[in-house]
Amino acid sequence: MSDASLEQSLKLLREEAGMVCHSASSHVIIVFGASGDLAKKKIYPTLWWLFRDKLLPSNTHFIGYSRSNLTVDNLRSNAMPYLNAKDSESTQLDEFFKRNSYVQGSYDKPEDFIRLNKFIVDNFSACSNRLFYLATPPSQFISVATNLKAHCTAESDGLWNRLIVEKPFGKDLDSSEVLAKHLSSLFSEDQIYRIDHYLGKEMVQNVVVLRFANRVFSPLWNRDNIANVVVTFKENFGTEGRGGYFDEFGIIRDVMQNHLLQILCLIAMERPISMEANDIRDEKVKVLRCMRPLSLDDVVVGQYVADPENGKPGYLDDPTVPAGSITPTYAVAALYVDNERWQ
Ligand SMILES: NC(=O)C1=CN([C@@H]2O[C@H](COP(=O)(O)OP(=O)(O)OC[C@H]3O[C@@H](n4cnc5c(N)ncnc54)[C@H](OP(=O)(O)O)[C@@H]3O)[C@@H](O)[C@H]2O)C=CC1
Ligand SMILES: O=C1O[C@H](COP(=O)(O)O)[C@@H](O)[C@H](O)[C@H]1O
Repeated sequence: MSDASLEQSLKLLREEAGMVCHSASSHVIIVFGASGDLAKKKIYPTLWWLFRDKLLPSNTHFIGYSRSNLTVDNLRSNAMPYLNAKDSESTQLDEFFKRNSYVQGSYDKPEDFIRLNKFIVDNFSACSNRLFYLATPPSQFISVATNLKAHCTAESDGLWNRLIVEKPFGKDLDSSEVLAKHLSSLFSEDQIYRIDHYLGKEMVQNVVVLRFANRVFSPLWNRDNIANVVVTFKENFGTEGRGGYFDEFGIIRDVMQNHLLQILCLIAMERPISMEANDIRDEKVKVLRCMRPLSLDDVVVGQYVADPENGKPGYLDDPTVPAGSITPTYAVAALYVDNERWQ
């Protein structure tokens, strides 16, 4: 995209967001798990790009929160490799980090959330809209959400609170239902945002366009012309300190049950009645209901080991991974969609 058309697109986005951006209140974005992988690779870079492109309300501030003893400089250097900041943007980048603060605290002690609330009120006024981004392992969601609701939300009329949670939303049906019930007892549905970032990827969004806006592919997209579809997710790096989250979940819950199943659904589903979220969701659910229960004969799991030739450690060599863990870091599964299009 040329600089001119990029600027034109940003202008349109700014106009679309105008109502929010001209609001007189301040806005505070609080990132829980700010010390972690998601924060440094995705959240801080995204906040920086939004700030750089003037897509945030002018009076917006960012607070990182986690248990680690960190400073804003630490957050900056952790995120630096992922920010794609040009030399010419250094002044703006400094400006962005001046709007950042860091609060160290637990995910379960009320006094820490009371302290966080005081920090917000003292530094950015009680009249701040609040966006809470839970970039912690899901095991912390319930206690963080409970403490936020009790001690840290904006309560005046006209102010809003938003809660963003990341996948996996639970470990199984029971824990997912417990989590959903708990969150909805604290926040209304329009305050809760559940993120699957694969759905925001251009390539994934293009699947729908490729299938339904394309007269070449549309009639061919079925069992008569396609023997199978392979969805591959490969990473060329290891856990690298993420054992605290990853080991409890493993690769199936980390990416297959969410990102890859979403892609499978987009590939296999029928044309939705409209491109509205609920209509797309309904078609995805139909695909899932047509899938055969997964049999162990159709699954292979594994765990990566050290590669001494390249000096790369194995999963069990990561100090954040419990000794002797049998958590899978690799999995392959054959899934069957038993409907008229695919059976
Ligand atoms: N990494 C990524 O690219 C992506 C991750 N996600 C999701 O984001 C969430 C966090 O993942 P990620 O950032 O990779 O994980 P991390 O292991 O980096 O965890 C994030 C932070 O949470 C705290 N933490 C880690 N383990 C525990 C634990 N057992 N108990 C309490 N706190 C803990 C640590 O902060 P401290 O000790 O300082 O409090 C850590 O820095 C997960 O739900 C994941 O599915 C989603 C999309 C992409
Ligand atoms: O959700 C997750 O995704 C990342 C990979 O995301 P990508 O956009 O870089 O492909 C993965 O590393 C992480 O384990 C997982 O939680």
